Formats: sequence, structure tokens, C-alpha cells
Amino acid sequence: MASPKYKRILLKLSGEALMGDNAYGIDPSVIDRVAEDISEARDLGAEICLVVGGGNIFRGLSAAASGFDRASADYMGMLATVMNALAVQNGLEKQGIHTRVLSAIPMSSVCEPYIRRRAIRHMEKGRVVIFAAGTGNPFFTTDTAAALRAAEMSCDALLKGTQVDGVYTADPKKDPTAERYESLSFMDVLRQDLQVMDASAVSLCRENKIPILVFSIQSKGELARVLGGSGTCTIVGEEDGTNG
Ligand SMILES: Nc1ncnc2c1ncn2[C@@H]1O[C@H](COP(=O)(O)OP(=O)(O)OP(=O)(O)O)[C@@H](O)[C@H]1O
Ligand SMILES: O=c1ccn([C@@H]2O[C@H](COP(=O)(O)O)[C@@H](O)[C@H]2O)c(=O)[nH]1
Repeated sequence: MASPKYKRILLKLSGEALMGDNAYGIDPSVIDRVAEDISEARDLGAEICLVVGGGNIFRGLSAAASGFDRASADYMGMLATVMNALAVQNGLEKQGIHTRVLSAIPMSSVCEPYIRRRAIRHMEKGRVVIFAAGTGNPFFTTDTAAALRAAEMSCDALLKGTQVDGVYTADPKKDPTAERYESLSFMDVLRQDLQVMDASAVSLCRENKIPILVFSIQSKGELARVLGGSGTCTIVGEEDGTNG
């Protein structure tokens, strides 16, 4: 069995990927498959914490464009991520994995509040920690929350599991001629304004020397393959390749 390239990872799960072939919401079969993938990655020896997006349910920016107050819409988006976190927790528990959901917006009858030291302790006990409600602040995204928690948890890498298998020269969903990068630097992503992840998340990872691996969470078993070094992904790291 391959050993993981990174010991402690933060996995950012795309909200949109959780809807499967549906136009909205959560597909239980996708939750089960993602939970199996996470279980497989843990079996390699990786310590895993998660941030789940909310794009399958509610995006603040789109709602603001149709007339909602932006901050209120963002709070609704953060609540959507809590629903996704509970769904993923359910899937992981079916795999026999011990988990805790920690929310940046306290909701004590649903899950624990986010307390950094408590999160670290859960991880030390072998639990999968699921960070919900993003950063707890409007005007941010779950990509930034993922970069922030990865830094706080001293993660060795941030893996962005999304609907595409890497970073492309342009959005591959819109431009069929777009080509995938094997690797590139944080500055390349920022300079070329590549939209796969927001700039504040990329900057935070750059400052904290946390490589970002972008891969498709839609491909079964890809998480373990990427961790083992044989999967398809784009690695975003330092200019000189030292942390890639
Ligand atoms: N240069 C690029 N390379 C790769 N993907 C890109 C690029 N530019 C835009 N994209 C788009 O970015 C998307 C991933 O980012 P996005 O923030 O939309 O989703 P997510 O974070 O995976 O999910 P969610 O917001 O639902 O949680 C991809 O599905 C792809 O269509
Ligand atoms: O720190 C945060 C994180 C998220 N939001 C809001 O939630 C939605 C869903 O998150 P995605 O990253 O788009 O999946 C996002 O559109 C924001 O509206 C937030 O306000 N703060």
C-alpha cells in the first residue's frame, strides 16, 4: 500500500460535487462514495480534516446579484455548508469513522463551536474533524476557510476536491481548448487570475507554505491516488518547487 505524500491534510470538498447529477442539493449516493474515498485515504495513514462548500444549496454572491442583502445572503450560504457538513458526517459514520462537526457559527444543539485547540485534540484522537460555516464571516468563501483552517491545523497540504481534475489555462467547463497544468506556483495562479480558487485562499497558502492540490472528487478513489502520488491533479506550490 502506498504511504501518503502528506501526513496531515485538509480536504476542501466542493459543495457542487455533492449534488451528483441533480441540479441542486445533496445526492446520498455521492455522500456515500465520498465517505468511502475518505476512509480509503485514512487507511493510507493520512490525518484528515474537512471543509465543505455550500454551492449545491446557496451562494451568497449569486443571491446578492438577484437582490438579497449580501451579508444576509452570505450567512445563508454559511448555513448551507452546515447542512452539507452534517450529511458528510453521516456518510463517514456509516463507514465507522469517528467524526466531529465544528461550526464557525455556534449552534450548540447541532454541533460543537469551532475552538482551535479542541479541533487539534480531536485530530490527535484520530477523529475526522469537519469544519462547518466557513470562516463565520460574510464576504468570504469556503476556499478561504479551507486555507485558514489548514494553516491553523498545521496541515501539510490543502487538497481541493472539485468537479475538474486540476488547474487549467482557462475554465475547462467553458473553454474546451483549455489545457491542464501539472504544477504551477502560487504567484502563477494569482498573476494569471486562474479562477479555480479565490485569490485570498491562494495568498494564505502561499504565506504559510501549504501546497494546494486540485483534483476531481468525482473520480472514485482519486483522493487516495493523489495522496499516494499516482493520481491526476495540479500541484500549486512555491516558485522553486520546494513544497510541491
Ligand atoms: N483556470 C481554471 N482551472 C480549473 N477550473 C477552473 C478555472 N477557472 C474556473 N474554474 C472553475 O472553478 C470551479 C471550481 O471552483 P468553485 O469555487 O466554483 O467550486 P468549488 O469550490 O469546487 O465548489 P463549491 O463552491 O460548490 O463548494 C471548477 O469547477 C471550474 O469550472
Ligand atoms: O467564510 C465564508 C464561507 C462561505 N460563505 C458563504 O457561503 C457560500 C457557500 O460557500 P462556497 O465557498 O461558495 O461553497 C458562499 O457563497 C458565501 O455566500 C461566507 O459568507 N463566508
